[in-house]
Amino acid sequence: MKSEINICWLRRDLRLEDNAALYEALRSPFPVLLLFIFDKNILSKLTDKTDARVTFIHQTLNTLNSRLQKSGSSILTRYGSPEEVWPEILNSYTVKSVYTNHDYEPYARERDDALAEYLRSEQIGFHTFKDQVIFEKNEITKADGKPYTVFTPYFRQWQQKLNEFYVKAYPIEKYAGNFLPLSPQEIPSLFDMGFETSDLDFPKKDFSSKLDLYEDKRDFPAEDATTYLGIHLRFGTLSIREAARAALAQKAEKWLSELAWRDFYMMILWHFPHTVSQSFKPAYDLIKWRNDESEFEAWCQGNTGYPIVDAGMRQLNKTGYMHNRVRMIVASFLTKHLLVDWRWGEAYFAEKLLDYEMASNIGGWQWACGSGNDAAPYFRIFNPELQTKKFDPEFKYIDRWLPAYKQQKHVQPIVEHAFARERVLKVFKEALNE
Ligand SMILES: Cc1cc2nc3c(=O)[nH]c(=O)nc-3n(C[C@H](O)[C@H](O)[C@H](O)COP(=O)(O)OP(=O)(O)OC[C@H]3O[C@@H](n4cnc5c(N)ncnc54)[C@H](O)[C@@H]3O)c2cc1C
Repeated sequence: MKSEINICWLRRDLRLEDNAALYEALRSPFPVLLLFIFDKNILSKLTDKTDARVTFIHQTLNTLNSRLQKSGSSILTRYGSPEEVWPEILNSYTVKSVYTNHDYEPYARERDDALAEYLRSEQIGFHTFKDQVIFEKNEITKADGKPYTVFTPYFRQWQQKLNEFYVKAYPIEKYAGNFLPLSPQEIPSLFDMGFETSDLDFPKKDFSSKLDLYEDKRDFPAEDATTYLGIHLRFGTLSIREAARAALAQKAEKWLSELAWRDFYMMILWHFPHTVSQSFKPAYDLIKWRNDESEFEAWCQGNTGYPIVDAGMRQLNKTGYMHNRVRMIVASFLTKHLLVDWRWGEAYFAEKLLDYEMASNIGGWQWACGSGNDAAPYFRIFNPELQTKKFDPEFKYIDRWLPAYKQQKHVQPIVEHAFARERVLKVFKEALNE
């Protein structure tokens, strides 16, 4: 008879420390098999075959596998759609229960609902846990139980509720003896899955030295003053509780509030999944976007003639990262100066950002164009020149990413600021009936 086991299914929690589902699985009476599925439903949509995020996941799994092999276990990795892979797994093992962490994106919710039903029909337990946020879904609500849609009062409650309990690490080490003994398992190669290794550099996980000066310097893109943790929080190579513990220990309140923005947007996506494709404020879907393809292309390539915008887009294209202040400027420029639908920009960021996170990306884009939660009012239009004077006064960031500007070899602006400002005000006013 095959021995009875539990499975812990890793998705965006790729770590062996402080992981809620893994802890609960290991504490159970059955040995635990770790599973990761390279999901064809997701991978088939990626058009860039050198997508760095796939390389990042692949490298991380190899590291986890080597660590597990040292203690006689291994990670089982499959390439396929979950609907194909799960029946195959259940054929090969006698599974008592499946453990996994909550995922709040619409596709993930559907996938997990379908799996729950399938496992139920096979009389197999399915246990899910909060892991990727400090507070999820309905933990921070208004007095009437409805979700907050504005950040400031949400954050007030988030901060009040936060205590040691919510940031405590799950002590997995205590139960590490309960991994299923398993011969070394191979991880499918990137090539087998139709991908190639990316040559992008991935940010390191060291961040504590950044927290002291974060509040003062975070808005200046030439300073190396933010933590670059996005990718690690996205794929769970760092626990959000570890990040929050560091923020509390160092009294880095501003940085902590950025982690709360992340929770906020995940909560919004959970309650308002239609915001993936529709504006949070419905009137914004009446805007008559110009959607000029050649101007969009100029924006993508960093050829708008606005140096701060073009430097940002070049940083993104080259490194998979863009500074937050510049994300706000380029998003405002695309939606307001060029009147291109926020969904176009959102999709471009989704393709390029190493730290792409559906909830925060949609939240950020809708904020910038005015259609979202707690958004800047539509008549507040970032002036790229004034933003540069304030946040890159010595043109250090621009020189780094757009050297052609200093050499006076950069293109001329594709639209004049004052003209674009009047135009967007008129178009938005008409749509919003104001
Ligand atoms: C148009 C637009 C699109 C964005 N798209 C994404 C995205 O796809 N993925 C993403 O993680 N962030 C996104 N952001 C938010 C923010 O720009 C990035 O989180 C931040 O720049 C990442 O750099 P960092 O890791 O050095 O951040 P730090 O400033 O060091 O912050 C630490 C962490 O806090 C979280 N965080 C910080 N700011 C925000 C914020 N405003 N909203 C939500 N979470 C935040 C992130 O997880 C970040 O890694 C977007 C912002 C805008 C304006």
